[in-house]
Amino acid sequence: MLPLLTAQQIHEADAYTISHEPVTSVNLMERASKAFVSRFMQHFPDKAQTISAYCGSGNNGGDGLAIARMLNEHGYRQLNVKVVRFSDKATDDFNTNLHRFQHLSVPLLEIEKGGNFPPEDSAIIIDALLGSGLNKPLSGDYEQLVKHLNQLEKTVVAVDVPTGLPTEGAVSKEATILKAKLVITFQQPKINFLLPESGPHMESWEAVDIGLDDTYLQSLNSPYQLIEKGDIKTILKPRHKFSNKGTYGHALLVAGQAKTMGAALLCSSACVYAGAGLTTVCIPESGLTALNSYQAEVMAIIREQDQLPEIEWDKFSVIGVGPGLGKDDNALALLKNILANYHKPMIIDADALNLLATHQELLQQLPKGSIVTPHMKEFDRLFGEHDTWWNRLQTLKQKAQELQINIVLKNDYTITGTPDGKLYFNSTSNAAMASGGMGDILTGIITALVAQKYTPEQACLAGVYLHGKAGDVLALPNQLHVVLPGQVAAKIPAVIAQLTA
Ligand SMILES: NC(=O)C1=CN([C@@H]2O[C@H](COP(=O)(O)OP(=O)(O)OC[C@H]3O[C@@H](n4cnc5c(N)ncnc54)[C@H](OP(=O)(O)O)[C@@H]3O)[C@@H](O)[C@H]2O)[C@@H](O)CC1
Ligand SMILES: Nc1ncnc2c1ncn2[C@@H]1O[C@H](COP(=O)(O)OP(=O)(O)O)[C@@H](O)[C@H]1O
Ligand SMILES: [K+]
Repeated sequence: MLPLLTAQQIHEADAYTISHEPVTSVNLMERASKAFVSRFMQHFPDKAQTISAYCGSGNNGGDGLAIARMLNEHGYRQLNVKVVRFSDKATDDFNTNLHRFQHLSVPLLEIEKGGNFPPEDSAIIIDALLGSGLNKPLSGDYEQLVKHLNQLEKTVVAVDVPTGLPTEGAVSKEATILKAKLVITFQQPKINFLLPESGPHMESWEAVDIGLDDTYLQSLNSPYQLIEKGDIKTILKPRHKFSNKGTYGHALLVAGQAKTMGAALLCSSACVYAGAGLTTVCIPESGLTALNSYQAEVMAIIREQDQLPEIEWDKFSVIGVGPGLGKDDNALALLKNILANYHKPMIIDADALNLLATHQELLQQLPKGSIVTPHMKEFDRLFGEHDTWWNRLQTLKQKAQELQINIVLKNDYTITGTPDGKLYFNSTSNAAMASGGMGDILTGIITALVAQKYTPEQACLAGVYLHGKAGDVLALPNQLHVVLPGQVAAKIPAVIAQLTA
């Protein structure tokens, strides 16, 4: 798990590493710049490319100068540096790097306050104006320069953070931010890189290790964590030789209506592929033929219009409710019936979430440890409108604690909020998965994992990871634009096999 730190914490981690490793501040900058350069050279190996490095007079600018010096040493010859003197202050490490630069034959130009901007002929811009030290929105000269650079539409590679993007906290829609094609960031992605508002300002990011003290990073006990492959490998359990279907639980899914039966088929099918010992789905009779031909392994409980089905509650290790269920009075009566009779953690998705949104009192009846899986709109219907993702994140944290449930906020980097106030960002999945029914698959997977006695928290983290990984394995090698939910479900066993090998 990679702790995601705020700018202030990163600053403290820098200081701790400097005094405890020990390493001088300027040598830590040297290390960071070296890590940047090595990644930059993988992306831009052509040494004849024209490059301009724009440097502020803080430590981000210090990095920019060190990076330009190193690229020159590596034989990049079409290189120039523009030092921006919009502030009267300069950090010591910036000054040291400026001094180290001065004997080089690389052109260096200073841009003064209120001055005109020089013409820009380079194809690549290295953005080392401002980094994690940003403490207010850009204005004045900085804003003018960034607007000017943005309209040039060059290939911008940002050092650590795109200039003007706050590392955490709300991102204003009006903010001026230097648009990066690639951000090579130090040690860890910044929290805002994982939220949709960064989308218009950066195409991709890559984190490079600069050797900050790991024990110290972990000791900060950040509420924000990035889930990595190793975490999921630790969670997943092997299957035992003398096990049988009873070992892996009996999942019940309550889903589907005449016109949205596909959702019931998809989630119950995913539940089978994700390894539930037995899967039963509660559907209207109109879906039975489709169920039996789509996924023969799934059993059915038929529910009649206006009549609650007979359910032997004790038979089921877990219940998942909602995909394609509808929001009518029958669906509401069914949900209330489940909440009144079933007292183990359950999974609530889709229409059942919308019913909870309109009948908020039911939220309090969710058994502790239950899992809700809203996408952004469902989340806001449940917990109120949010105008920024940062605010939504804070509500997510607060509601998961208050209701003692797990909230899986589906997104590119899906975020799971847990009852202990942690927020786990997922690192798999891709845009080819933006296709109707994909959420139903996730519900089936998480339900299957709870059936197999994973804790609700483990089921969320592993379920979201496996779901996204299956989508990645299917889409990324051939750059597919779309993968279908059913394909994702069928890929789950292979993905689990890879992780448990
Ligand atoms: N040893 C280390 O610590 C390491 C650090 N590293 C590098 O340091 C970077 C952070 O450097 P930094 O803290 O010097 O801040 P930086 O982003 O250069 O900004 C400079 C100053 O600008 C100002 N300012 C803020 N907002 C503003 C605005 N809107 N408009 C105008 N001015 C504004 C503000 O000063 P103020 O004006 O508030 O006094 C701020 O202090 C980090 O991203 C990484 O690249 C790596 O080398 C690894 C080792
Ligand atoms: N652009 C994207 N990048 C990564 N994952 C995505 C993207 N779009 C959708 N997904 C994933 O696909 C699923 C969609 O869920 P949801 O919106 O509930 O779909 P549906 O309601 O159609 O079943 C979520 O798990 C989400 O994380
Ligand atoms: K920058």
